[in-house]
Amino acid sequence: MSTTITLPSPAKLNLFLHIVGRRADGYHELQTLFQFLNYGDDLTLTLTPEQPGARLSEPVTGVADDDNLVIRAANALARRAGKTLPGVTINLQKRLPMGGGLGGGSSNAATTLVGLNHLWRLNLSTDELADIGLALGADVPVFVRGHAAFGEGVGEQLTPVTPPEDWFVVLKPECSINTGKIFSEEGLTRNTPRIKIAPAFEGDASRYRNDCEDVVRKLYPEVNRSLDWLAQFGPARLTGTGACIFGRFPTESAARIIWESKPSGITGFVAQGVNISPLHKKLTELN
Ligand SMILES: C[C@@](CO)(OP(=O)(O)O)[C@H](O)COP(=O)(O)OP(=O)(O)OC[C@H]1O[C@@H](n2ccc(N)nc2=O)[C@H](O)[C@@H]1O
Ligand SMILES: Nc1ncnc2c1ncn2[C@@H]1O[C@H](COP(=O)(O)OP(=O)(O)O)[C@@H](O)[C@H]1O
Repeated sequence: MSTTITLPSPAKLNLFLHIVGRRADGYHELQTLFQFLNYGDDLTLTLTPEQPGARLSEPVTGVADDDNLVIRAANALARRAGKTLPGVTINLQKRLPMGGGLGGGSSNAATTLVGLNHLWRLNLSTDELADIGLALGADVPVFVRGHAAFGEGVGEQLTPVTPPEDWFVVLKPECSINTGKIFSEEGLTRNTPRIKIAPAFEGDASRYRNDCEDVVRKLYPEVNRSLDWLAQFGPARLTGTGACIFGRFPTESAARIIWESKPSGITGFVAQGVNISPLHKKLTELN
């Protein structure tokens, strides 16, 4: 078996995000629809039998290596394996904006868990990897499992679903949003009625909301303006707690026309929503 592997670490969108309650520990109970994008970061994992431990080949600006979810995931997996393992050097090619609601850090953690399970030949089950991932962040399990899903609880109770694989214009307004701040806002909607999955995805997900959107629009004028601009062309919504927003289009060319006309100075990308994670597609090709 090769001792080096390059794997995708895709973004996710929350096609909708409903807040349906609050747990005793203060965490919010969600109902959300996760879909992956065919766009994201790449991780190259290289085994280094002569040098034990996990390290990054280059640091990520603004994140100490020991706090990086890639290193935390590798260390958590090694602890669970409970045996001496070859070291690993991880090169992270970052494309996703950090703290944008696209789940980049969580996806990086999941790709590390799945990739190292393969390279270290640990044979841990998907359930075990998702369990290790949940301790690192609520969004890690969906990336480990690799199928678009209706998420409940804090997003870890997952039911696979197959929403349409539409195209998206994703924009990153020039602000960064702290998830904890949004969840602690007094004006946040926390009592959206629970929906059932079976009928929910037969129809158009555009009738569902992101319950963080009103609060984020009020606090961040840049997001408010970008949402108003994108909404001229079709349904536009916030992903996670922002700051990224997305507009949905039936074809790539329709999405690209809007992308080309975006206001100057705003960054982002065009990508397709996919129900099987690019990570899992790549692993299937390798096996
Ligand atoms: C909102 C979502 C939706 O996919 O995505 P992002 O916007 O982060 O991508 C996730 O549930 C984000 O989950 P996770 O990544 O674990 O959240 P963290 O940043 O660790 O949460 C920061 C803080 O927000 C609050 N928090 C978070 C999640 C939740 N369901 N209820 C909460 O009340 C908690 O106070 C927590 O300490
Ligand atoms: N490998 C990583 N990539 C991105 N962020 C990371 C990483 N490791 C740790 N973090 C931290 O996690 C936070 C959340 O990042 P990210 O998952 O990209 O955003 P979000 O949860 O909003 O989708 C970042 O602000 C950063 O401090």
